[in-house]
Amino acid sequence: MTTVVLVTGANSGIGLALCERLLSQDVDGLQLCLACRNMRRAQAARCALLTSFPTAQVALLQLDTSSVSSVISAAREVKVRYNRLDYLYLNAGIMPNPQFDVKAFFKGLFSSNVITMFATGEGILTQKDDVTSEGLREVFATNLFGHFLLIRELEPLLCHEALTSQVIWTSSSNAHRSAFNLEDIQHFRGNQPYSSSKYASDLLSLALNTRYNKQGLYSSVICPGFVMTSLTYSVLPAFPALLWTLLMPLLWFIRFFTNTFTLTPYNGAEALMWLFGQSPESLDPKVKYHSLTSGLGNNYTQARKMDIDLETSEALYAKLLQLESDLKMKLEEKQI
Ligand SMILES: NC(=O)C1=CN([C@@H]2O[C@H](COP(=O)(O)OP(=O)(O)OC[C@H]3O[C@@H](n4cnc5c(N)ncnc54)[C@H](OP(=O)(O)O)[C@@H]3O)[C@@H](O)[C@H]2O)C=CC1
Ligand SMILES: CC(C)CCC[C@@H](C)[C@H]1CC[C@H]2C3=C(CC[C@]12C)[C@@]1(C)CCC(=O)[C@@H](C)[C@@H]1CC3
Repeated sequence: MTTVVLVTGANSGIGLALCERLLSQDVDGLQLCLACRNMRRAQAARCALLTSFPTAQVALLQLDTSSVSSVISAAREVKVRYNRLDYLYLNAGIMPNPQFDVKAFFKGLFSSNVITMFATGEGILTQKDDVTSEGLREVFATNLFGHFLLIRELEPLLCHEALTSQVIWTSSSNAHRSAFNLEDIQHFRGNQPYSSSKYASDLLSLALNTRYNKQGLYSSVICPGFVMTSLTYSVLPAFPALLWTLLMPLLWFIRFFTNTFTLTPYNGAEALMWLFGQSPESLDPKVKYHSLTSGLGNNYTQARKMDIDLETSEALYAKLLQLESDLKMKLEEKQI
């Protein structure tokens, strides 16, 4: 029996590195499905994977997690292609229009908070969010709600008697309770939609475990650390890629003080790989698994308790269900 793995946002960065690492561990026992928004980049990713692993089974799926209709039709297609799903990696994510607070950064450099600032980006980053054509906040829709809907639609493939499945979220150490508001789950009012969406994914993972463990579905969250990808390059748009490359020795040096500077997508995928090898029943639903890299370049995974509680996770789940039903109703009305 082969293991069926679906990865969202698999055409670049951490998602693509995860696919490479999974295939280098076991080419023949895997059926990989790359669920991507940009199909041109998805084709390129598939070609690159097949060049390194010519016998691999790598399929593509069109999926835009920010769009309810795209998620529903992608899930329909998955149900036609597969009769079960063993791993669902919810990795697609955006941090649009980041605003880097240079003053706060330099102030932070000379404060006792400097390590936390480098590990979490706390206090130095905000974003300007947009609204999707379906009326949702873009960051919320992309990072959280589309994935929630995908799990709900794929329930028959994920919940099987006598078989377990794992849902694994690429969250972040930038997820802060202070950025999240239960009365404004889409973050219409603040300027930290990224942090809010990641905190919401931590809460949702807990709620999923409460609901679905009995049906064999287990959910976990990871943080890949600070990884150089298109997402992080956009934080300093004035810095060309070459400048980042020149800064690498400095970044490697900072790694001696904070092992959260994983820097490469390969290293960032460490906790995603570690979870692949775990029996899901042994995992703690209230911890986040962090990819870490030591000063000497060794990768490892560390579990750290999250600042989440059951009551808030249940309240968020109820709100997501309500939003799902409202949006599906709107979609049906449109189709009539
Ligand atoms: N880099 C870092 O330091 C950290 C990253 N993370 C998280 O890691 C995850 C991967 O990001 P990373 O690899 O860094 O960045 P990348 O920008 O390289 O990857 C993001 C991926 O998400 C996809 N994506 C974006 N929007 C959508 C959408 N609407 N529908 C489907 N796919 C979409 C992108 O595809 P497309 O080609 O279509 O744009 C791309 O494949 C994200 O969730 C991010 O929040 C967490 C902590 C730190
Ligand atoms: C010496 C360097 C030129 C300084 C770089 C400063 C900042 C641009 C980075 C320092 C810590 C980084 C960071 C992130 C973005 C870039 C920094 C602020 C994240 C917020 C990216 C997204 C995440 O999910 C977090 C885990 C990252 C935390 C660290």
